Amino acid sequence: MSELHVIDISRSLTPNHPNWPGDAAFTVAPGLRVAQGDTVNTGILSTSTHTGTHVDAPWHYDDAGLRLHEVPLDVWVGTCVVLDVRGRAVDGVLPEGVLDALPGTLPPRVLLHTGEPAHWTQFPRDFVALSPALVRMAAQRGVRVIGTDAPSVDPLESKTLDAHAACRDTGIFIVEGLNLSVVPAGVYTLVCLPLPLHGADGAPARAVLLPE
Ligand SMILES: N[C@@H](CC(=O)c1ccccc1NC=O)C(=O)O
Ligand SMILES: [Zn+2]
Ligand SMILES: [Zn+2]
Repeated sequence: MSELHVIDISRSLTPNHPNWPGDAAFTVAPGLRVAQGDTVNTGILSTSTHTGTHVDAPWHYDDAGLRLHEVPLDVWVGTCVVLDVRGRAVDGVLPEGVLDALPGTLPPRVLLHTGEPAHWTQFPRDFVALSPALVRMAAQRGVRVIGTDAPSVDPLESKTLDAHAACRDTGIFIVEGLNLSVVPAGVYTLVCLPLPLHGADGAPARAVLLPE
């Protein structure tokens, strides 16, 4: 249909999509139903702002940080590189050395393929996180957005959220829960548009890649 090749890197939000432990469940409950005499079918959506493929607004991890509507949309749209970092974690955390595979100045957006599957049937507690050193190195080399196929840039049990804090300190924005399982490493245009939730700490997003 489109003259563009559009690669979907969003997670399908199926019924029972697993959520962060203790977070709100994802549901789309039936609203109106034609089969029950209503004029249309509708759904009633209930979700955490951090379900599936989503962006973090800085306010998620910094009370002085920007709310979602205050983040310019062009942050989430533009040139990116997908980097295959499968098997590169040390004690569950990616070191800054994973960026050595890329030359010099980096594109403004880097998406890290840690090896999460396309679909989660249960929450992936043992996902690969980012080291603060990796975040700082990325920022030094020109990165403005870091994306990951894991549900967070920090480990599940972290209380200090060091990678989120490094993003706060360096002005890097975060995309989490991508589906990079079918994407070859390389350079693309990222289009990752969060739901326009005014005042929010983050929002589910539809993320796609357009080949260069
Ligand atoms: N860091 C994760 C989410 C997160 O930390 C979280 C999400 C929902 C409920 C509790 C959470 N963290 C609690 O320590 C994220 O940014 O999406
Ligand atoms: Zn999040
Ligand atoms: Zn986060």
